[in-house]
Amino acid sequence: MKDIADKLTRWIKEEVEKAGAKGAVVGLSGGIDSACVAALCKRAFPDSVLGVILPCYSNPQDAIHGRLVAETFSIPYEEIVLDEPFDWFVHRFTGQDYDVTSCELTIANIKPRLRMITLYYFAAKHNYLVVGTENKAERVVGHYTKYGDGGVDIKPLANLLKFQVKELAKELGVPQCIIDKAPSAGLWFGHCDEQEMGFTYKDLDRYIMNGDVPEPVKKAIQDLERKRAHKRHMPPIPPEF
Ligand SMILES: Nc1ncnc2c1ncn2[C@@H]1O[C@H](COP(=O)(O)OP(=O)(O)OC[C@H]2O[C@@H]([n+]3cccc(C(=O)O)c3)[C@H](O)[C@@H]2O)[C@@H](O)[C@H]1O
Ligand SMILES: Nc1ncnc2c1ncn2[C@@H]1O[C@H](COP(=O)(O)OP(=O)(O)OP(=O)(O)O)[C@@H](O)[C@H]1O
Repeated sequence: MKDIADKLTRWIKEEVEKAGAKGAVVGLSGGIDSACVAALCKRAFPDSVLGVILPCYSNPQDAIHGRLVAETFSIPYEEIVLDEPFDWFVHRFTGQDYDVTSCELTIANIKPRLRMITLYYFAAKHNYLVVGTENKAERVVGHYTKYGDGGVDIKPLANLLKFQVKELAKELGVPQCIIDKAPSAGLWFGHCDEQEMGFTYKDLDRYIMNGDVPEPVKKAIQDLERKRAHKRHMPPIPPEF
């Protein structure tokens, strides 16, 4: 994994410089993916990385872990609570207050989209790129919000399976409590990726590597892969008529 960490560090540096930018902005969710990306960005740009912690009706533990990542890797960070703008949208769209027990995606997906707006503000302010955290497992089944956490400039983890992200996290020195957490997009209270998807990351990794998973799991993965294929492409445009 040391080799991969070095290669990804160089790749980030090259991509950012190619874009004429000076550094990186990373949303710090307190999860393993953003912890790895933050650590890699710090290696690539020791003096020009910004972490941004953006709670939006989030579990307070997430911000604690986000700060832990920033402190572990000596990354300066901003913290902006998004509850208020989120409330505005929910009230305007539904005429009601936010129901914190709701897992309705039409509403929950507003959260990552508000984060995207915030990250792009800081990117433009500092001439940095927004560095995304999507890994290969999430990419295959589109487990991210289109133009939310999927709305980023570069995605250094996009070719790593979930188990490889774990190995990378160990190599980079990500705190163990973050490595051990259950993967969660944190879109609602108690949100658990594996529960929502209906299969485990272990099976998803195995499916991508060699297809060797039980038939019902394969079907569930392939259904999502098909349904969310649009997220892996640019928006279709018509030919010049
Ligand atoms: N065929 C098609 N061609 C072009 N566009 C198509 C389309 N079908 C839907 N769409 C568009 O896509 C939209 C649906 O996609 P989207 O808005 O993303 O929504 P959707 O995929 O329904 O939900 C987002 C998923 O990502 C998960 N997530 C979110 C954030 C972070 C993480 C994480 O773990 O890191 C995971 C979340 O738990 C949920 O399962 C539709 O409303 C429509 O606008
Ligand atoms: N509260 C938050 N503050 C800042 N950024 C966030 C927050 N929640 C999510 N994000 C951004 O959106 C990305 C996707 O969210 P998600 O929670 O799935 O990833 P993660 O927590 O890094 O890893 P995992 O999938 O292992 O939980 C994060 O990596 C991060 O960049």
